[in-house]
Amino acid sequence: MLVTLEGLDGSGKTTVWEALRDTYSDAVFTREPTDDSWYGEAVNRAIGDDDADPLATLFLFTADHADHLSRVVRPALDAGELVISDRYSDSRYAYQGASLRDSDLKRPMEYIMGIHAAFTRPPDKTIYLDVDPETAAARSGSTNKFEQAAYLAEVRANYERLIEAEPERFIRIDATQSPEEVLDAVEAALDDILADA
Ligand SMILES: Nc1ncnc2c1ncn2[C@@H]1O[C@H](COP(=O)(O)OP(=O)(O)O)[C@@H](O)[C@H]1O
Ligand SMILES: Cc1cn([C@H]2C[C@H](O)[C@@H](COP(=O)(O)OP(=O)(O)O)O2)c(=O)[nH]c1=O
Repeated sequence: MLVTLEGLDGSGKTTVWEALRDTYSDAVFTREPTDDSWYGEAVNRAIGDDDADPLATLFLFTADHADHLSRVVRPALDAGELVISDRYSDSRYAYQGASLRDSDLKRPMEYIMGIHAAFTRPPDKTIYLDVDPETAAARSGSTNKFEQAAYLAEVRANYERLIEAEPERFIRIDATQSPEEVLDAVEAALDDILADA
């Protein structure tokens, strides 16, 4: 089973993901962008480059996803493991959907979903850590171009569209709560997911 964690920068995904390692020690913990491949390195260069072309950046993130799928996600799923990924394809739909808003693409989010549809493995469940853009930008320190409140407001609107389209896949958690409350809510959601599996 594939469970993904999604949300704005600063929503607390990484904090939760790290804590889950103790409670779900048998699961495979992974993330996008990857941190153990040259594809991930290329993505991180694009994140740090304010002049990086948004369409080129989409394809770098998508290349990293393809490698992540074939090298980590599919083998683990084939072996019957529970895979928990800190960010996954919805991040592309929401973030690059926003950064390509003013491009020549008519419907950027639909275009990006179309690119993925032919090869990706959709998540079984997605835990969405919901936080307002101002809190997100303040918590993340606004250190890169993706962490500005105005941009994050557009990203959040895209996540809302994704949730509206697939309400049964998403579990929304109020991420403005304390870290302990957020973790308790995520663990309760995961327990329910695994009980239903
Ligand atoms: N529920 C929370 N309340 C307040 N601060 C939080 C909470 N969760 C995480 N943080 C803090 O916010 C910052 C970003 O958290 P992080 O887990 O890295 O978020 P993300 O991976 O979603 O960007 C960190 O400094 C972290 O300690
Ligand atoms: C996976 C992914 C991340 N991103 C962005 C979100 C983050 O601003 C940045 C790095 O992701 P990440 O390291 O997960 O940042 P954080 O822990 O702060 O949430 O890359 C995309 O724009 N598209 C993507 O497909």
